Amino acid sequence: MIDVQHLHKTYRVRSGGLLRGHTRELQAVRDVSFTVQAGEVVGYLGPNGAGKSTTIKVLTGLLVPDGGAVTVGGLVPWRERRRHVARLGAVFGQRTTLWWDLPVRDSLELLRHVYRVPSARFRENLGRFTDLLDLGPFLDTPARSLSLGQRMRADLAAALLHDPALLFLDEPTVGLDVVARERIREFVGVVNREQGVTVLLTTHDLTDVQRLARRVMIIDHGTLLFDGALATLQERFGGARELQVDYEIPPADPRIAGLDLLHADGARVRYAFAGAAAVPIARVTAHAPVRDLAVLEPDIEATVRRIYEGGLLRPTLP
Ligand SMILES: Nc1ncnc2c1ncn2[C@@H]1O[C@H](COP(=O)(O)OP(=O)(O)OP(=O)(O)O)[C@@H](O)[C@H]1O
Repeated sequence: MIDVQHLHKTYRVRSGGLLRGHTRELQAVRDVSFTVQAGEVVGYLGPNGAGKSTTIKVLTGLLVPDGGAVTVGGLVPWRERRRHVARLGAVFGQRTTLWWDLPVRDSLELLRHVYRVPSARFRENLGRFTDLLDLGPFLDTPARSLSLGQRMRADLAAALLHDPALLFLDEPTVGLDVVARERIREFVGVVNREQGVTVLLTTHDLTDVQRLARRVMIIDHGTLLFDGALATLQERFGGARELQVDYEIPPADPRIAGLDLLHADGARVRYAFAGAAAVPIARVTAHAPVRDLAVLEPDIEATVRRIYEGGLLRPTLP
C-alpha cells in the first residue's frame, strides 16, 4: 500500500539576526525507508520536530521530496495528486476540513460532490457513521459551534465518506477527554477491521497506539530509529516486568533465589523478572502463603520517553 525508499526532505530556512538573508538547510527527513501493507495500522511516533508531519505531507502529495522514491497504492503522490487524494482520507487534529459556517450535514454533502460519491453510497455511509460516531445530535450544527470532540468525529466521517483505502490520522485525539478519545479509537478500530482501511497514525498519545496499532515506527531528527512490533519495543527496551505479591503475612525474608527483589513493604513485595510469569509465580507461591498476585507490565510511555531522551536506539537497528 505504501512504499517509501530513501526519502529525503530538506527545508531551506532563512536565518535572522547577524546572518539575516542567508539560508541554511534543515534536513527534516533523512533516508527514511518503510513499507506498509494494506490493512495495517501503524503508529508513527517521534518527539516534536522529528519529521512526522513532513513524511505525512510527502505521502499525501502536499510536499515534493528532495530524494527517494515514494508510491502509495502504486501512485506517486505529488505527481498524480488528484487520483491519489481520491483514494485517501486524512484527519489533522489541529484543523478541520469542514466548512466553518455550514451545518455538518451540508459540509458532508459538499464533500460528496467533491469526491463524486454516488448518492446511495453516501446515504449508506452517512447512516453508518452517524450511528458509529453518534453524529445525530449535531448534524445540523455549524462546524464553528461544535466541541472539539464533536468536530473530530465529524472530520472522521468527512475523511471516510468516499471509502478511501488509506487513512492518515495526525493527532486524532489531541485535546479530547477520555470518553471522546475512546470513542474515536473504537471507530478507527472498526473501520480498520470491517473495511480493511489502512491507517497511519501520528500521535503523542501512546494509548492510541497501544489500542490500535501492533506496529510502531519511531523517528527522531529525521531518521527512522525503530520499525517493528510494539511488543518487540517493549521486550527490548521496556525494562523488566514486575510481580507484585501480597503475602498472607509479612515474610521474615522476602528474598527469593532467581527473582530480583525491588521493594518490600510489610506483606506487599515487588519483584522484577524477565520473560513469562509462570516460573516466578511458582517460586513466590512456594516461598510463603500468598493472598494476591499482580503482574505489572512496563509502562510504554516510560519506554518511549527513555528512547527519545537516552538515544537507546541507533539508526542501524532494524
Ligand atoms: N515549512 C517548513 N519550513 C522550514 N522548516 C520546517 C518546515 N516544516 C517543518 N520544518 C522543520 O522540519 C523539522 C521536522 O518538522 P515536522 O513538522 O516534520 O516534525 P513533526 O515530527 O511532525 O513534529 P510535531 O510533533 O511537532 O508536529 C522541524 O525541525 C521543523 O521545524
